[in-house]
This record gives sequence, C-alpha cells and structure tokens, in this order.
Amino acid sequence: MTTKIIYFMVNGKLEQAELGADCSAADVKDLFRVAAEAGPHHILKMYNTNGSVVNISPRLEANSVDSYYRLEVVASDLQNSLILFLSAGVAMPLELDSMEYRLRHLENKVTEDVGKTPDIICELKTQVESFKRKLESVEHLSWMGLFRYDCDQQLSKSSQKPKLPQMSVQEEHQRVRMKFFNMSSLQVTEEVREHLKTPIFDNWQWEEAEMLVLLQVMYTDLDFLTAFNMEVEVLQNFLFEVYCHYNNIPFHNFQHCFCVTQMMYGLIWLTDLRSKLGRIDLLIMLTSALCHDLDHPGYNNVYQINAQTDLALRYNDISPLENHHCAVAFGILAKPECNILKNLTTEQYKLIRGGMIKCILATDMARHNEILNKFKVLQPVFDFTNKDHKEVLMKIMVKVSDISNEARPMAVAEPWLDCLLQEFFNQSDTEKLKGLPVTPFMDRDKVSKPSSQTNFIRFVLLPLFSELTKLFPCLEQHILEPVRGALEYYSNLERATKEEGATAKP
Ligand SMILES: Nc1nc2c(ncn2[C@@H]2O[C@@H]3COP(=O)(O)O[C@H]3[C@H]2O)c(=O)[nH]1
Ligand SMILES: [Zn+2]
Repeated sequence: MTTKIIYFMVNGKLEQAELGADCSAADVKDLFRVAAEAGPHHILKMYNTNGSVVNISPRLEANSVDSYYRLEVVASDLQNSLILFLSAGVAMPLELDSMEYRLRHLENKVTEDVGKTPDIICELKTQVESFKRKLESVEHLSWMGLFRYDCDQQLSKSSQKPKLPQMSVQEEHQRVRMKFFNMSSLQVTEEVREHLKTPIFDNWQWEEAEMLVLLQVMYTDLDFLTAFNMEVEVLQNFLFEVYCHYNNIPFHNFQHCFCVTQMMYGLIWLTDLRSKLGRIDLLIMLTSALCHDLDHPGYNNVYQINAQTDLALRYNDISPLENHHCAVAFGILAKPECNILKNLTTEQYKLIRGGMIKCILATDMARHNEILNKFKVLQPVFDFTNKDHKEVLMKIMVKVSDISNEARPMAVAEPWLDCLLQEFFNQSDTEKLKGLPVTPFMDRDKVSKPSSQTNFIRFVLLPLFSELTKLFPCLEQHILEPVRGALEYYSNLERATKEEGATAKP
C-alpha cells in the first residue's frame, strides 16, 4: 500500500501526517482533528501556500517541509451539538446524528414486527427534520468557517449538493433567504475578499446563502453602494430575487451566475478597470454578468426555435433566451424593494438599462464572431475614452466571463463540464424524443468530454481570450495559461482514448 506524507502547521508547530491509500474521508478528518486538538464538533480549514482552502480528504496532495499546509480550527459546528427542546418543555442535550440513527434503527425494527411505520415514528422523524431546518438558520454563527462541504460531496455538482429532504422550491428559497439575511457581509474576511478577485476562486466550496453574501461583497467593494446611493436592504432583496429566478438545472443555474459574476469581478480588479472605465460601466458589466442567464430553461436557442416554444414566438426567433434573461432582470428591478437603481437619475438609469441590454444580448453565441471581429478591428487603436470602443470591450468582458470555466483550476472546471454535458444530453435526448433536429455537439452518441473541450478551447476560447489578453497582457497568466493547460490535458486524453480504441479493435 502506498502512503503519502502531509506536512502542516498547526498551533505554531510544524507537524506531519501519514495518509494511507486506503484511508477514508472520516479517518483523515479525525487525524487532523486530533492534530489540531479539536473536538468532533469543530470545523477545520486547511490552506495551501497560496492561502487557498484545500479540502481535508484522502485526496490531499502530498507536499514538502517547504510547502507545508496551514491547519486552523475556524469554528464550532453548532449543527451537531444542540439542545433539543421536546414538546414537554424539557431541554435535553442531544446529538442530532445519533438521534437520527436511533430513529432509523427503531423504525426498521418496528417495521419488521408490525409491517408498517407507526404514526409516532413518522411524527418523530418530522420533528428531527424540522429541527434540522431550524438549525440551518443559526448556522451563520459558524459560517466564518466558510467551509461547507466535504470533498466527496463537493466534487458532485451543484444540483446534487446536500439538500434537506422533501423541501419544495419555495421552502428551499425561504431557507436560503433566512440564512442570507442573517449573515453579515462584514464577517467575510480580508483573505476571502482578496481571493474573490482571482480566477482560482473555488465556487464548489460555497452554498447559496454564502454566495449571495459574496455577491453583496462584490457590490460593496466596488463602491457601488456609495457611488449609486444603494441601500443594503434593497441590494439584498435584489440579489435574493436574482437567486430565486435561476432554475435548478444542471448548468445554467445560480452557481453558474455566481461564477460568471465572480470572474467578471476578478477581471475588473486584475485589469485595473476601475481606473479606465466609469463606475456606471462597471455596474453595467457586473449586473449583466449576474443577470445574463436568468430563468434559463436548460434548452438553448436552437431548441427554442425548432420546438417553436413560447419564448421563440414572443421574440420572433431573435435571441429568444437572451431577450428573456434581460426582460426578467428588468422585471426584478421594476419591484421597488429590489430596485438598486432607484436613486439614480433618469439619464443614468437609461445608460445602465441600455448597457445591460447590449451586454446580455451579446452572450448569444450565434453572435460570437460578429462581436469578436469588431473587437479585433478596434484592438490596434483601442481608446478607453471612446464610447463605441468601451461598448465592445464591455460585451467582450461579459462573454469572456460567461465561458471562462476552463480558466479555472482543473478541480473547479471539470465538474462544470459534467454539468454542461448533462444539460446538453438532456436537450439532445428531448430532441430525439420529439423528432426535432438533434444538435450535434449535444448528442451523447457523438460527444465525449475531451472532444467537446478540445474543439471549444481551440476554436472559441483561445481566439477570444488571446484577443482580450492583447489589450491586457497581465491576463496571460490568469486566463490564457490555464486554458492552454486544459487544451493539453484534453488533447492527451483524446489521443489516449483513440489509441485505446485502436488497440481494442481486432
Ligand atoms: N464545449 C463547451 N462549451 C461551453 C463551455 N462553456 C460554455 N460553453 C458553451 O458556450 C455557451 C455560452 O452560451 P450559453 O450559456 O448559451 O451556452 C454555453 C455553452 O454552450 C465549455 O467549457 N465547453
Ligand atoms: Zn451563461
């Protein structure tokens, strides 16, 4: 059995731990809990030398004395040690997990004897669920831990994140709302704020309410609240409504909206756009990123048009989805309690509305070459004070952010590809069922992960990202290099798959 040595600093001491190849996630967590002298109800966080959070799991990468991790106890996990108030009014300390376990055991036993689950057990189960939900609302007290999912869960997609059972969409929204409104953006540490400005930010570490707080931080740290006289409550209502208007689908969901907005935010800082564009331009770009896929149904424009859906009818086959995303955005802004633009002048409002419409409509990939070519022509004479030039740049920035998953570390990007293919395959399956033309790059019989990525990176990502990098050379290391790395990775995978296929043939 192979083992690996992990070096880490804890309580001011450099320690080492040996991880066996067969150890479980629970073993690893226990090992580090002991090292940190922390009880079972404490949340631990491990950082690498860049200050990024790494998952405490058997997949921790081996390191050396010079590149040790940092282990910290960040909070106490209230969810697991609670006072359970029984209906009789007696307070009893209880472990929720062990109570659930005992309940399950009891239920099995009784079901074996009686043949059905008795009402009293059903009632107890409901009570446990209800306590779990209530506890969610106090979890924010430990959210400074910022570490929510363990690695095995986290690798799974957003749609598979642990959700409380049997919750309707409305109940889930209410849960997120309560949690979001109970958190304070002031709790977000300086370290996280800085991390938020980089493309290596890992979205899979965060749950919805936390992402909402991080979005609030983006608006605050770009000074939008002061510059546009936005009220915090209104901003929170707006962000929450945006969250509610993303559907629970594999790819075009709220997590995607968060990633695109976070990438836009990162690009603004990396390229120092604050010194080159106006605050209004930045507000247009960030809010367009946030709203650019609102109420996406999981089926693309080609499908909308071929299936003659309501959206295609309403928008006469012209970018039906993008028109819809934009209309939903302004529908949200039309509610006074969500209108973050309400304190702006009519002139400013018109500018923002016009800018957002242009940026969101520019995300229709059918217009990709048209927009990229316009930018290419301007490139040699680009002028940040020219209104038309700025307009094209803003569209390019939203487009780059929209398709930037491959600019992220592989561990973050790869699960996104699974989500995308899941949505693609869903569409092509429906197209087959309905007898509609099957979109070739979505056909599960024709597409694989490597083939999908090599073509997309070669023909879409690299030409687009290279053009933006010409204007901002500092982006080379942040977006171009990782995308080149991804191309190499998927090209190798594609070659290996082909070779395997060739040798397998008789
Ligand atoms: N193959 C591939 N397509 C992508 C990737 N990221 C984004 N896209 C496509 O780019 C499109 C951008 O607009 P949409 O959101 O409509 O749909 C998106 C996907 O079809 C990716 O990593 N790989
Ligand atoms: Zn998108």
